[in-house]
Amino acid sequence: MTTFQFLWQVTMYRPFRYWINAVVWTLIYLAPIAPGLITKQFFDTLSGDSAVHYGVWGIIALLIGAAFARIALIYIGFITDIQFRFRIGMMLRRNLLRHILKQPGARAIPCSPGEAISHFRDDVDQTEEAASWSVDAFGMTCFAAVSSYILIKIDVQMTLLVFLPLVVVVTAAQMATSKLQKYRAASRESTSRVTGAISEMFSNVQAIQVAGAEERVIERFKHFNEERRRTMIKDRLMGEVLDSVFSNSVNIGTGLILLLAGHKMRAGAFSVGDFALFVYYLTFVTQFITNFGKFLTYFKQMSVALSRLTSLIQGAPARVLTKKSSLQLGTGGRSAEEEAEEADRNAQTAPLHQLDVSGLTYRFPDTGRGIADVRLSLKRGSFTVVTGTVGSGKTTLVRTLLGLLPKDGGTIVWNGKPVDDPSTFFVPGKSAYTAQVPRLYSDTLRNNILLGHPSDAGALKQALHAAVMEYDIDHLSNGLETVIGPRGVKLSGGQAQRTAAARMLVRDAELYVFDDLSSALDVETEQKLWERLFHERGEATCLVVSHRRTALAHADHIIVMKDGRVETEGSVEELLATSTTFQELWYGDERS
Ligand SMILES: Nc1ncnc2c1ncn2[C@@H]1O[C@H](COP(=O)(O)OP(=O)(O)OP(=O)(O)O)[C@@H](O)[C@H]1O
Repeated sequence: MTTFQFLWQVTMYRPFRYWINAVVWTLIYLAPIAPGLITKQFFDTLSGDSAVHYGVWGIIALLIGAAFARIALIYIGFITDIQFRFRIGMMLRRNLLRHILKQPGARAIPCSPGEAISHFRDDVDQTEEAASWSVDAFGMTCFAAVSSYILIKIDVQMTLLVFLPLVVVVTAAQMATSKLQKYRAASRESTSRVTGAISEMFSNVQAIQVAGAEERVIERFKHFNEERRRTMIKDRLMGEVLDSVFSNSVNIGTGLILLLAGHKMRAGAFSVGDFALFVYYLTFVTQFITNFGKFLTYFKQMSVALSRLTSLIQGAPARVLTKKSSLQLGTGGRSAEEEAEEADRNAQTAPLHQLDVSGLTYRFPDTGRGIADVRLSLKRGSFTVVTGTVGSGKTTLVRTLLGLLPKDGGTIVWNGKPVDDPSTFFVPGKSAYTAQVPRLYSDTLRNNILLGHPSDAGALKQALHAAVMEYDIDHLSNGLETVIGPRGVKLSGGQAQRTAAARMLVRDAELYVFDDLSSALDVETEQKLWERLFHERGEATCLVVSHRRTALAHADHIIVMKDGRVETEGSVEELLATSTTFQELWYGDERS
């Protein structure tokens, strides 16, 4: 999609609002034509050159009337602009978010969360800005056309002699703004390096002292400071030069008019009113050139924003960004397509009777490792453990099954119906998942477990019991209301794992998937955890990744992975009799 097509699609999101906005802003830009003509009339009346006589007070009343009309138009213009531009921002952010949330977890965004947030904020803002300024560019061009017509009719020679050099000066200065932007970007970057260095120094005071690296750190800081000084001076100097060109261009223009108009006025070919009109329009023509340049800058920035936004959607067509859909959140805001997807998913929500996976394959693009041709079958209420040596593909298997990694091949069949998009299918209601490294937030323990789930005291109590958390809650300073710090730093590794388990268990699901849930637990707690899970899971089906004997001992069925493939499967007894890999895992656990 070209930048122009993108701009068109964005503005046509709500065509009616766009055109209303365009009409109002064109009127705002055309409005100064009237006071210009009234001012001309005023001076011509004073000098007796006017054929029409409104009287001085009449003209003053007209001027005040024109000013109030413009104020009213500007007031309406801000309303129409806000109504239009914020919708564009919301539409882009909604479509981006929707697309990202539909991606498999590990591939949702191709950059750091911080960078993604800056794309959401800055790139969307820049697109919004360009769309909004397209209206101004149109209005200003209308003003330039009408005012040029009036001025040329008064005096072609004067118009060309005064405005052409001015257009050249302001256009040249406007073009130099791209240089200014380069300097500005450099100064921002150097400032962020300085602040980054300060924050690094503060957070690593001890490490710096222990390594005796004070001087080197200060040298580095001085270097960043010096770089910042240079880029800042360039930025400021360029900014001031451009400002002075823009603010003085009207004065230069007025001087030119005075120089040229003098003898024409003496000859009677140019009235005082004409002079006033030229000077009055001069301001707006200069503004027109500056603002048109601004629009071109925003347009260029939008082209960069478009390429950044498309990189964020990772190869999906750019029309994903401008797809027309309602901005409302919740069910009311869903498009027909989304409703259909939801209905299709619900049709498959019936209790899990059997889940069949065959040929499941996923290779990490950078290492080429992963899983290949995995086959498994889970029956309702079964307790299946996936085991294997380190790096054998256990985590990759469950993540690919749940759609957190995009499968390269294979089929997943839920109750006999193929699952087309596992990432949107395997969500609470159907499945719940605890990752190897639990993700916790700086909030209370209760909120970390519920994460917005409707609070049902009974279900919460049951989940806490199954996750063996009652002892911990009794011993935390504020029980469930204890704030657990950023990423849950105030909890031990085992507590964090069980908090994640409770979070999973509080949600009713047909299929529970645990990835190495008990790696940080002591033997006694682990024993309790598996026993409780095993007995309290009701009819739910469990898929557990573990190499621990306590988990393996509960399994109805065990799948042994090796080098990304299923090496063998069976019960504990069968595998102990036939599989060397399994024997090593089983007896190795005893030794550890
Ligand atoms: N993000 C990644 N990028 C590239 N390769 C990866 C990535 N994650 C895992 N792998 C590779 O894929 C293979 C399977 O890894 P996986 O994490 O599934 O193994 P695992 O059996 O769960 O190991 P562990 O018991 O240590 O959790 C390994 O060879 C690993 O090096």
